[in-house]
Amino acid sequence: MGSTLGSQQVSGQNGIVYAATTEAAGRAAVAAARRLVVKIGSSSLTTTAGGLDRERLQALVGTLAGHVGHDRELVLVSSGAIAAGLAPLRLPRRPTDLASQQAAASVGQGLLLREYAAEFGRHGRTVGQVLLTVDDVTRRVHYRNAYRTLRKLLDLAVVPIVNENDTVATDEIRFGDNDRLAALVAALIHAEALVLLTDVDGLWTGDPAHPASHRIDEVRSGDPLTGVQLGRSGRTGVGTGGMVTKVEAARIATGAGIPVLLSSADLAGAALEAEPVGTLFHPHPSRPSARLHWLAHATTARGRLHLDDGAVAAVVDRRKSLLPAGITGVDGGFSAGDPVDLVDTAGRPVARGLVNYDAVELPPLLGRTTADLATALGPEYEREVVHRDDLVLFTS
Ligand SMILES: Nc1ncnc2c1ncn2[C@@H]1O[C@H](COP(=O)(O)OP(=O)(O)O)[C@@H](O)[C@H]1O
Ligand SMILES: N[C@@H](CCC(=O)OP(=O)(O)O)C(=O)O
Repeated sequence: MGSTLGSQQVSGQNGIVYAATTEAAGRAAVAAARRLVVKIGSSSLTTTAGGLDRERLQALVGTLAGHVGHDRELVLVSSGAIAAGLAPLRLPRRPTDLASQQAAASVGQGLLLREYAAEFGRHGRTVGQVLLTVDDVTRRVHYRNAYRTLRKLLDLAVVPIVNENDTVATDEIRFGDNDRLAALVAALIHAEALVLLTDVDGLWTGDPAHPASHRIDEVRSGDPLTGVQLGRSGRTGVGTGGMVTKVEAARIATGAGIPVLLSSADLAGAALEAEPVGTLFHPHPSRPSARLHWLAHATTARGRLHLDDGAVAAVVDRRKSLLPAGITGVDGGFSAGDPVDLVDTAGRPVARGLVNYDAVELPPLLGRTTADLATALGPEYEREVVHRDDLVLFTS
């Protein structure tokens, strides 16, 4: 392949070719993306007095509407439902209990959508509301469903406005912030870029209010960000997660080969014109398959398999399938096909995989060779507990 946008081509582990870009080329790739996910945080949609900031929402939609058209698809992941519900419910600040947050989101989400529908409508665009739960992007059947819905909306030239379905999410199963959700949606729809918009222009070396801090222009994949202080939410008090969840989202998206630009909502236009604003996160040069990316980042383990040292070496060093002989214990109530974590003798997760047995089937099989099991129980017991193709390693 020839070089594009000043990029240098490199070959990934799976033989897939990726572009290792310069910063300028990476920014140009974001600006040229034909399928784009933009995420806007609550902090950028709220007035200092609380409540929805219509002017900022209008400015954002004006910018985005100018960047969506026949050659570009846009999915907007928008937070702000809880913040928008505060004023109508006369709540002075974001509540901390789940039930009140859900009530605020229930009131605010409708108001938020009404604004988006009106504003995008003024620019001749139709919007569709898509409320997702963790399960919708983590369980494979739901995941296909979510993909189909988003794909159909994009085919119909609709701008999907995505948010977490806060009213049904529980504390245990909840994203809370929308950063990770945006990254998973970007991977789900095979976006060519993810733009995270917040109330500060990019990732800084520390609290942006501190005079010694400065903006980081670009982050290469695998960069440990040593010395960077990732703080929690900003001054508005309505955001969730702060920089921690944004950097995590950037890692998820770049791990799927998607470049990420983190900037402020006020600079959305500049960011989409490849101007040197915000922080560019370069995509990982050797991304796993979409399926393994999903397994690593979008699943919640439904149980744990405890491995002896030999099994850890076989799975991690020699990339072998996991057999019953190397398993010493089982936790959880999973079913065949569920994601489970493979843990070493110290209990540290070393890999995640899709298990081929129900949890209740495994105890009598542990420590036994597949040949022994096939003779004693029948040929169907010769199968691996986790096949190597269904395994993704956690790098330490
Ligand atoms: N290293 C850092 N670089 C930039 N911003 C940071 C950093 N550490 C903490 N922050 C804070 O993170 C805030 C953005 O996160 P958050 O409030 O959750 O926004 P959003 O509502 O857009 O998701 C910023 O206002 C900033 O004060
Ligand atoms: N789903 C929630 C998102 C909560 C939130 O604060 O997210 P964010 O501002 O992206 O950190 C809402 O719409 O209020």
